Amino acid sequence: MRPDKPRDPVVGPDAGPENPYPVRLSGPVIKGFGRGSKDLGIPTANIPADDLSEKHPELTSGVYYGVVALDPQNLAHENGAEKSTSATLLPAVLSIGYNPFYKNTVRSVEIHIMPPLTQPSPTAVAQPKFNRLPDFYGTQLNLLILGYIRPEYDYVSLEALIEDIRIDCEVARQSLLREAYQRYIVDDGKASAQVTEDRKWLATFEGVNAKN
Ligand SMILES: Cc1cc2nc3c(=O)[nH]c(=O)nc-3n(C[C@H](O)[C@H](O)[C@H](O)COP(=O)(O)O)c2cc1C
Ligand SMILES: Nc1ncnc2c1ncn2[C@@H]1O[C@H](COP(=O)(O)OP(=O)(O)O)[C@@H](O)[C@H]1O
Ligand SMILES: [Mg+2]
Repeated sequence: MRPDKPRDPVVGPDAGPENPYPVRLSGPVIKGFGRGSKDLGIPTANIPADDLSEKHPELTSGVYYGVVALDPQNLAHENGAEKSTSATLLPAVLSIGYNPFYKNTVRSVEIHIMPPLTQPSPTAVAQPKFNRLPDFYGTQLNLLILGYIRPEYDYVSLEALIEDIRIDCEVARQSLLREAYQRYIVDDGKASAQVTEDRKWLATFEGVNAKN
């Protein structure tokens, strides 16, 4: 059960991600249990978790923050829009694990994509409106995990789970707003070769050239 104590507003070192982060994950967006939007009003893009324990033993179950990119070609196709050649990098908060509130028997990786950091946060208020995009099932998703937020918990109610995820969004946002983290989204001219490489990896999909 969630401990009854206040949450830290920012997590991870100010100087930037520390070993083992950043961690790269990618995969096609698959169907989950259909609860994210319906039960919680919080859509989560699920990606396969089959070989996660083997490939990433460092990713213990819990809540993390990071940056995502969606394959723009596939996305444009799904939405009937004109094909784009560059991927947009967006802040994200995610859960890896068994969702103790729902007692899942299989592990899942579920990513909630937030609005750009330049826009006001829709979750900074008590009655939040979680970010919603047009559906993008089947689209390739690249994710760079930059830090760990907390373990997964069981909750006394659905409302308590939603409120904690709202706080996760704010913690992720405040943590990503730091210079050493924003650099993974926007080139400020001060990024190391490694950060530049990670940002390039994020925006690279088969047949799509990376921006910058
Ligand atoms: C940031 C974030 C934190 C979460 N934390 C928890 C948690 O502590 N306990 C839990 O049972 N589920 C947690 N969840 C998972 C939700 O219960 C899950 O997104 C929901 O069951 C939707 O599942 P679905 O994609 O299979 O429909 C979290 C989800 C997100 C995006
Ligand atoms: N902000 C968002 N973050 C993640 N997925 C989103 C977002 N907005 C819309 N979606 C879409 O909603 C779907 C997830 O909804 P959800 O209710 O969690 O269903 P599922 O149980 O199938 O994962 C994603 O696969 C994606 O297509
Ligand atoms: Mg989901």
